[in-house]
Amino acid sequence: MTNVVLGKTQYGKAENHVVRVNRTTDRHTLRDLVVTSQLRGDFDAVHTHGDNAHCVATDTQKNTVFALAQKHDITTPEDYLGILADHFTSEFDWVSGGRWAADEHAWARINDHDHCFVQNKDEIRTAVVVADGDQRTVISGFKGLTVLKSTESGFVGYPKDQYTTLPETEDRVLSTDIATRWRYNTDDVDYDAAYEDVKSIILDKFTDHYSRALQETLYLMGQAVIEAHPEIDEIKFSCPNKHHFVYDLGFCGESNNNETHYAADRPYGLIEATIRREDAPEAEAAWDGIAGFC
Ligand SMILES: O=c1[nH]c(=O)c2[nH]c(=O)[nH]c2[nH]1
Repeated sequence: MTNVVLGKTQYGKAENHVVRVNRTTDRHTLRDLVVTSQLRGDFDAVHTHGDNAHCVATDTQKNTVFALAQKHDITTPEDYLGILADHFTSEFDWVSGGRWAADEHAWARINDHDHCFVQNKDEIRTAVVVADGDQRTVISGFKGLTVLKSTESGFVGYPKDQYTTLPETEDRVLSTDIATRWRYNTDDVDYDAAYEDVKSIILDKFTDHYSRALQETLYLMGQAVIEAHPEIDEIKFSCPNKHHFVYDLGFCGESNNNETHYAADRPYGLIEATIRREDAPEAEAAWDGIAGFC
């Protein structure tokens, strides 16, 4: 038989959909999270000998996700994931760490109602807590925040070769679905407040300059976030360039001054960038398993 060795492993229950209503007063609040729990540690024998003595069942992990939501409430996704991390690493000696992740769907009050809500489809908030021994890394973010500017964007000066057909333009539509994740350098954070502020900095920055490339705009957004938030060391973006092609209406004699566009859904440019505070330590391991970012 060929000799093999077991490499990295992690396992758990993916996408537990938890909706925690806080009914402390008649004015209810709620947090709606899809939570994935994955454990790391000494699980070799489970894989190599079918010995499940250390194998905390994924079903138990699922139950724990709901039980700790009930017991501690969900104040913020990040704090709640931290509670899960602390629980699993302290309850089982052989669990040395893990990865707890959540996608949060926001709900807004209908007409300021006390207990009726409408789901906000703007963006999905994301959170990840990675535990490695006593060390905790918190990475927050969002995805699916679609933005567009109808002018103040262009793309010129790129190399031309025998395959280049793209005309230069100094006035185009720029649109993207922003997906971003940022890494904190501390866990002493008001996560909800930081989230709202980072989102508003990113949106403000999108508006405040002439964009010479989506790459430049991502860099400026990242720089602005890191400048305003000393507790954030690193931010990543993964953003499609949602092309809007000015439709050639010459066939029917209509002029088209950047007014009518064909919004192509594919292919799309895919622009990814990492912006890090100078001199901040890299933390590549914390990003392991976060798909879709460079
Ligand atoms: O902002 C852009 N960046 C690019 O890299 C690129 N490439 C392209 O064809 N259009 C654009 N736009």
